[in-house]
Amino acid sequence: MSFVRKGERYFRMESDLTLESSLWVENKRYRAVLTGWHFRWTELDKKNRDKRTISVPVSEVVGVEEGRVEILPQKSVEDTDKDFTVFYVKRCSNGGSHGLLWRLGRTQFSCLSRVLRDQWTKHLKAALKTHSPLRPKRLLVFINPFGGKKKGREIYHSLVSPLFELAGISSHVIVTERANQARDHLLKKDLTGFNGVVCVGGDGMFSEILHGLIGRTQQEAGLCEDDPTVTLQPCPLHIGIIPAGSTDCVCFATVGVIDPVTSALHIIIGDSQPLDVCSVHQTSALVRYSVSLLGYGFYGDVLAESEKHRWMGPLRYDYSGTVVYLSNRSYAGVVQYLPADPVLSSPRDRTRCLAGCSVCSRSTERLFPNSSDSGSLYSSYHSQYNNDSEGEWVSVEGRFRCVSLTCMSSSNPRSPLGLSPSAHLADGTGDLILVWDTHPLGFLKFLYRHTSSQDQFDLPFVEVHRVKAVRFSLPPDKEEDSFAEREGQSNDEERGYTDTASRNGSQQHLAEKGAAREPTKRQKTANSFLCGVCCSKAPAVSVWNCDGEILPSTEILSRVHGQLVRLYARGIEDGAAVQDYREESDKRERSCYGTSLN
Ligand SMILES: Nc1ncnc2c1ncn2[C@@H]1O[C@H](COP(=O)(O)OP(=O)(O)OP(=O)(O)O)[C@@H](O)[C@H]1O
Repeated sequence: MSFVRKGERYFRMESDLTLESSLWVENKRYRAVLTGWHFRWTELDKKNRDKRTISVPVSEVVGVEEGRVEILPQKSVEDTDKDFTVFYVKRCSNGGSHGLLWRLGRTQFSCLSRVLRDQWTKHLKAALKTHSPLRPKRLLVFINPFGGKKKGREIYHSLVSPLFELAGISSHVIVTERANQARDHLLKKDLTGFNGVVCVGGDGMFSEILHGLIGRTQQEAGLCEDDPTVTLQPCPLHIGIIPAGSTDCVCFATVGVIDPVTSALHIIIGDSQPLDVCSVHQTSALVRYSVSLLGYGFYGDVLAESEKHRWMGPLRYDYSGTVVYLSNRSYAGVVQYLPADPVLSSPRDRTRCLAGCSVCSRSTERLFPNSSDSGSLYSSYHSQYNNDSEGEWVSVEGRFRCVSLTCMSSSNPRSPLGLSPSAHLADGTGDLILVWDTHPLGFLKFLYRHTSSQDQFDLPFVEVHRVKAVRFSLPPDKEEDSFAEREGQSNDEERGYTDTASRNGSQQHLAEKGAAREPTKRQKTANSFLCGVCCSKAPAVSVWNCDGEILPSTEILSRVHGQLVRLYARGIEDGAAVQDYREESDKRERSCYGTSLN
């Protein structure tokens, strides 16, 4: 079908939402084309030759409004009947680092007639519905007002909420009044009608949401989270992270930048990034879930030490890292692991898990064999472990500087490639990193390599294995020492190490008591671990750092659950790859449609 009107031509194809016409932007004439997947406008010179093209995937259009509309710094609408405004995702480089910043692009178009304007807005809105099925309509938002620099509320109301409004997303906002309020809400309250849950805060707040949503999903499915052999049900609600904490590692590792506007735009366009989650068990009870770092030895000690210096803010991690390094500790342990299939990928294959990762996509097919699209993913969920043959456990014993398990690269601004640069976000595996006892300079080299692009696994005392599960226990002779140490702790009323929720209440606690409080017994216990270079008796055991929480147990079993949750994200975008992809798809479309446009 094709129409000719006042010297301009626009047409619709039967099978697709296609529209083409001349449009004007600031008195310059453009040829605009909507092909269904892409909206593209090309500036024309006086001789009708192409000058410059801007191309936006329909899935990245944020909103289409009639009239000439501004959003920032304040919303204003000039209601003219031949104009419309398109808002879309615009990328900016992030000063040479890997991820790309997303900003709100805005172009005001003028048409020759109102009829044509209405055609454009109708077609663009219809294309949005067709090509972005996972866009949220209603979100449950939790803001931690004490996270990071205590700017969560301001960040949400000034940067995020206007964008949600523009995109037609309604949100129910809860500013938390206590630690674990968000988790409890998700476990108990009616969540009908919500497409996703947004957390405005740091990694601790994300962890609350993670625990709430996983717990709720298992409750509803009648599954027991305590049993490590149970295949857990993936969560039907997406999680969005608006970074506003002092540590925002999960956001960095899944988006590539720590930027509230970029994250808000990923939420709006309904990006969907599956994420593996490790469950951590002690004997027959679930202790916690982890998505980034489960670390014993150095990383556990740094966390224990840093808890004593919360008043220092983020500087406490540098300080504690130095103190712990100087204390020069190693710990005895027995590590058992269940290797993942080496044919699928390896932690040293030098690949990077970026947006559109083929290893993760293939894993989706493996984990959810009957699903043809992500929308129906959860309804056709199959037991991943029952389908896989478990394989043979491998056991190693010795003294370790650290034992770490991570089911993502755990990249962060300090270590842009992360703890395990080739780990994948959603392949159903984790990377087990064993750093055997070594001399202090060797260990320093290992740590330093995390801040550069040098291979931290290319050292004789380091091993890395891609695994499905890990067990850690103490050698029989150390169990007694550990028992004695823990006996000492168990008499403490403030058993910091034995209360997994302890950190959750820490900010309130700090606010109430002030920074100059007396050291707690928990801190004294930590002191006994880490009394620096002058320490006379080294402790027999360290503690586990589980995504920034100290675990109550030393002997644990951890299992990776493939793609247990989904984030509103798409993985780290590689700037060069995005440009190649854009040029390639533009070329393809031009060869399909270009001939009909003259
Ligand atoms: N209203 C509240 N009062 C006290 N604590 C809260 C409140 N809301 C959430 N929390 C808890 O605060 C902890 C830290 O929050 P968050 O991760 O947002 O900030 P953060 O500054 O990055 O924290 P940290 O530096 O401890 O990692 C979370 O574990 C969360 O459970």
